[in-house]
Amino acid sequence: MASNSTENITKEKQFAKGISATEPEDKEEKKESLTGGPPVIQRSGSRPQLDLSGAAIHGNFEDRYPTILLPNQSDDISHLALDIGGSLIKLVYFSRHAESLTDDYRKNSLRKKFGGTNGNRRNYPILGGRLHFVKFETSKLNECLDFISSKQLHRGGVDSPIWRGNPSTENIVIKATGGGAFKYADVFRERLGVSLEKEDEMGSLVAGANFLLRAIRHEAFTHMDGQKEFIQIDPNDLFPYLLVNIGSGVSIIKVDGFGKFQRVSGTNVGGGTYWGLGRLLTKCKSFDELLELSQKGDNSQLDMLVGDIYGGLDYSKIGLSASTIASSFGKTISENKELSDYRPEDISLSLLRMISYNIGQISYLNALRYGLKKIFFGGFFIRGHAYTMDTISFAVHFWSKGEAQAMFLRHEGFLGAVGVFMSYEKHGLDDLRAHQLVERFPMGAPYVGGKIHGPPLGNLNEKISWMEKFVQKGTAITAPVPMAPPGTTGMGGFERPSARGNILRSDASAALNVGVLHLVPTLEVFPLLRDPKIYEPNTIDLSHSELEYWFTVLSEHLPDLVDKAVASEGGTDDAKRRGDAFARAFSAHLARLMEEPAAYGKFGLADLLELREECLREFQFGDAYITIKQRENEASLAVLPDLLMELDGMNEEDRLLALIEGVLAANIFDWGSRACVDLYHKGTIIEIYRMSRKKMQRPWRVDDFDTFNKKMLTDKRQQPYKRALLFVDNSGADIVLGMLPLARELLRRGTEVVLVANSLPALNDVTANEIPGIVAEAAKHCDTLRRAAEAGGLLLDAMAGIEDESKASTVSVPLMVVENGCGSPCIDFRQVSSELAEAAKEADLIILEGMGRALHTNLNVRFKCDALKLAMIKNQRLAEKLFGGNIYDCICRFEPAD
Ligand SMILES: CC(C)(COP(=O)(O)O)[C@@H](O)C(=O)NCCC(=O)O
Ligand SMILES: [Mn+2]
Repeated sequence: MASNSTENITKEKQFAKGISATEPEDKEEKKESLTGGPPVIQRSGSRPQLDLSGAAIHGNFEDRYPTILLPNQSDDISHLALDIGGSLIKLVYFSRHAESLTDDYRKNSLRKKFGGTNGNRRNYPILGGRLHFVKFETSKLNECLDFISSKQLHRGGVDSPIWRGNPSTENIVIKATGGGAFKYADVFRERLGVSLEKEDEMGSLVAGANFLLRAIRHEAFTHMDGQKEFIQIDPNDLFPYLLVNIGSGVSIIKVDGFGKFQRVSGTNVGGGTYWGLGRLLTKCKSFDELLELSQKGDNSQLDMLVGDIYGGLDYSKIGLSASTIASSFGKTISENKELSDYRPEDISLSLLRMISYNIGQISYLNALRYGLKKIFFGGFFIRGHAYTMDTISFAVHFWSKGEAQAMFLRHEGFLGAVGVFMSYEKHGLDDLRAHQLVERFPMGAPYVGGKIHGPPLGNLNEKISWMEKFVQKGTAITAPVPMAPPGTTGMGGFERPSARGNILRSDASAALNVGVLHLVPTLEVFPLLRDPKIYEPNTIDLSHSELEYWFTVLSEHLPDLVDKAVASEGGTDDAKRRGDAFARAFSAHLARLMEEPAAYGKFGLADLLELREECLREFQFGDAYITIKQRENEASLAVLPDLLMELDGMNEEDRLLALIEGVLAANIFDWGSRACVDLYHKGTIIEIYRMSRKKMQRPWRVDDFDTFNKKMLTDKRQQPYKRALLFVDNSGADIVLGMLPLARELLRRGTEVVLVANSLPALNDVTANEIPGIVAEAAKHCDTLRRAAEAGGLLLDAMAGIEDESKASTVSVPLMVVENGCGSPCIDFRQVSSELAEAAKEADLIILEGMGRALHTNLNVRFKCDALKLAMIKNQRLAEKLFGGNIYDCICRFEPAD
């Protein structure tokens, strides 16, 4: 049903009335602004901050989750939540980043075509923003207050219209948990003029864990023998689980659902015990110092091991290896030594192991008692510390005989703060799903684990200056995080020596980064994935040698990329400065990943390639390859008429083969491949295209052309496919001489064609915004394309008024363009745009083109409909690894739906 039908308008009104009648406390008071401007909305504390007045259902009223328009909602939904602990203050805040609401002709036409639901969702105002995680040392409370104040987080953020119009902080309430919420309430009132509303600590921890485990795909990981492995938790099969929070003491909580939990046990031997005894025995000044000492420790100096009892042998009958601790500190009774005879490092490690084992064992016993298999550990004691996690894991694994699993959380330090954040009513974020969240790691994102150094970086200029300072001091940036200013505490401990035997690396380097969570409400899981639950986009695992290879490839490519990026912005001094900062930032990311491959969660090649694009965007490079793209489009469009004529002279079967060959040959134009870029110096675009075509020799490395051809020719009276989604790749010859002619063939055979292209630039990939212009040019030489593009609403009315008779007489199947929701050379089908998801519903053929989309990702992925994967392999190593082949081999893989 169309959204503007009379019936809907009536329903919209009823709906709006319903809301204001049932939720009187939601009403916001409108007051005159103090500056004499328009009325501003006065929020009162933590009360719901959405302005629901005038709310109306938009789109299809029968939808289960219809779009709700809130016309009076300003864009200031910003919440700040705090967890003020004894040593750290954790801060979670939400900043709204509205999508640009510019509507273009292409989008409007799509909306008409697909019934108006997809484009409207972008008006949904609740989501769309970023969730930031920041932490401060509690001893530096002032830095935290300055940060809140500089960003005006307590007033909805610096950009909030509320703050701009209303300097008063009266009645503002910020939610907080942790002891500091009581201890520092007066300081917050004096400094920021706000009151702290206390939230229950345990309830917050559980709410935080529930949210993170359901909304973040790889939040949980196991840690055994120094190896992290991310675990995909099924959000529908999360409960029940055991949450073990190790603070000063230990709470063991059985979680049965949202808001349903019970503290079933605990132990008084926890983080406080380690710190207290450790301080007495080693004279350490801080918890972190004590932990750091343990890195260099050898617990066998104090602990009695199984081997000590059995003369160096294992007690294999009961599964105890010689190195298992039989009695913590047990060795000290038989030795005639004083405390001062033991190294503080060894004492610290023995203590850490004793307490961790004990907690692991008690946790397992509780899991056994309640029949639970999943045990998540959190709390300040863990801090991403490798020995702690390994010891706990060992205990759980050992006592449960491998039945139960100890898991840790990437956002472990933020559980409480996230929980507090979730307690703000009606921000609409509680129901977020993993596909709507994208984690990014910009410079300046906070760091979990280890110490906190340096100020959180605000704008781009601050960021660049900070990096330039490092460079002046000759210090390499090894982590994409603001660390200590040069000359003080160094790079956050990354250069500390590795732990013994290199099995467990230093605490700080092994700890994980936490990025900024981008909430993108319009993203959806691609509906044609055959098995979305087990979908894994990356074809190759970035194991250590693989990571090293890609590290080298991307590092070597960097200078050239910087040149292109700077030139794309006119080569100004500002562009050069940004280019330099980009290079340093991306190198820092690479270095960080080499140091700790799990630093950013489960990270594949697709993520690495996307990180490079994101990093360019972070330093405000809109499209580094824009000039190259335009040049190649023009050159290819110039020869398109000849190609089309040549194709038209062929019979149907030869033509289809020539078209597929053409797609594969034109895929050679890839500015991300070093080998290809070297080729471009050897000839013009058209010369290289011709050379590439000439070299096409069948059978290709994977050659399913005959099966595809058969399917296309099966029944000439019937069109084989109703709608094809063509995932296009590069600009220039690839789209113009490869994919467009193939699209034209499908259109001729009566198949609707949807060209699916990137939402944002990545390398020389064509974007959805660029395609209508290219199609308009191509359509000047081709009637089929012109009529189809008109039918699909791609061309402005009748090619700017050129009337022609054929237009009225023949109705064409449409040619449409949708954006895929990505800004990467690869595609992750767990997160695509809603317009693509909508277009996919009636599609019965998918064509994935290019190395990024069809080889690096999705090579082994099966779809619900027929799929054709086409690519030229432009990397020798990949050709060998995947197909035992060679560079420039071609892949034509056809996978029928059944
Ligand atoms: C980034 C790419 C996947 C893009 O390839 P495309 O999808 O355009 O075919 C590819 O250029 C690539 O893997 N390049 C790096 C490897 C190399 O330089 O050989
Ligand atoms: Mn590409």
